[in-house]
Amino acid sequence: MMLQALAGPQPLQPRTPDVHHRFVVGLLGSGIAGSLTPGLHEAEADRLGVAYTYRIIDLDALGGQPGRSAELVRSAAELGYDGLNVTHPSKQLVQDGLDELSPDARILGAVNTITFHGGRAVGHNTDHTGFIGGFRAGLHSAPINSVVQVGAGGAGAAVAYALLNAGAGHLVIADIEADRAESLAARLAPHFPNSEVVAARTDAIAGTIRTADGLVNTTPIGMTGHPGTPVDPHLLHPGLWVADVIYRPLETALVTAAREKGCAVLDGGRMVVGQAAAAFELFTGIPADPDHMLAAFHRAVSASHSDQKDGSRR
Ligand SMILES: NC(=O)C1=CN([C@@H]2O[C@H](COP(=O)(O)OP(=O)(O)OC[C@H]3O[C@@H](n4cnc5c(N)ncnc54)[C@H](O)[C@@H]3O)[C@@H](O)[C@H]2O)C=CC1
Ligand SMILES: O=C1C[C@@](O)(C(=O)O)C[C@@H](O)[C@@H]1O
Repeated sequence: MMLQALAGPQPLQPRTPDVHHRFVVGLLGSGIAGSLTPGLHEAEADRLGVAYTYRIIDLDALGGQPGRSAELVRSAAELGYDGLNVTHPSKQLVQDGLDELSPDARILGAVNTITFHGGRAVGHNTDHTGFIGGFRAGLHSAPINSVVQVGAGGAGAAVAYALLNAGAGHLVIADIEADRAESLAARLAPHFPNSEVVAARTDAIAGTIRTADGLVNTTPIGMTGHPGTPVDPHLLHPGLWVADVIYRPLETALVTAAREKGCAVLDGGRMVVGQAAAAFELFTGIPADPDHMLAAFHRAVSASHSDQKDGSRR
């Protein structure tokens, strides 16, 4: 399918609210059974008095074929869904099922939100707005003249785009798969001529971290099942802010090490809330309140900790 780009910079283009409509949306991806995003959307809809159902479309339960992603997008449109969120491994693959791409989703090469308004499937990316909104709320006016980012996958593309869009002067991207860092830097650099975007080997960033304003982790290292830190904690210093996009758990080993060093720290909670709030508005046309959603997120995290404790006692 030939994709059209939406004209101009991507505003969040909400639909006209319709109070009588029951919204049906879903999350397409793999390993999403425990995602907190459905609950975040439904809690915000309840608060706003909006009829809203958020379903999981789990590729694992459907035979684990990522290649079906675009077909599932078209099926959701036919079945009357209002929209979809999309996650790993489908953020690139869904693009074959779309009619249009927002300019930012096209540049960063990943779609995490699809709207089906007016018979057209349009791909957006709210991960980057979620990250930068959370960054500004959580780290306030932290400087971004020089930033080191580890990880150049789906989340990495969104974070790098967000930082450059916000005016990062010098962004170093490192990935254990060097070609990923190189292709992300090459993809983004032409769109930000006033910034320097470079790929570096993971074993060659120590010196840059020592003088950088900030460090972002967009690798899975530190999430449940992937223990450890993506960089040596000895490289952290009090003049560095540290952001981790991982939110399962919120307190990663990197976040803990950074706190101990006296760094300003941002965990992955605000990004996941920010992407959800922006997607909710795209789906419904009704603004979501990120502060209420953040409170709902923390309630859900606490509840899941209690469930785990109860489960371990049984
Ligand atoms: N807070 C939020 O809203 C979001 C958080 N995430 C989290 O971000 C993490 C990454 O997710 P995705 O980008 O979708 O995964 P991905 O698989 O697309 O990308 C991960 C990248 O990290 C690289 N990598 C792995 N180990 C590394 C290491 N030791 N050093 C350097 N690079 C390494 C991989 O080669 C890959 O390029 C996950 O933990 C996910 O849960 C993802 C999306 C949104
Ligand atoms: O990648 C992510 C995380 C997510 O999949 C979740 O499960 O919370 C929700 C997606 O919208 C987002 O882009």
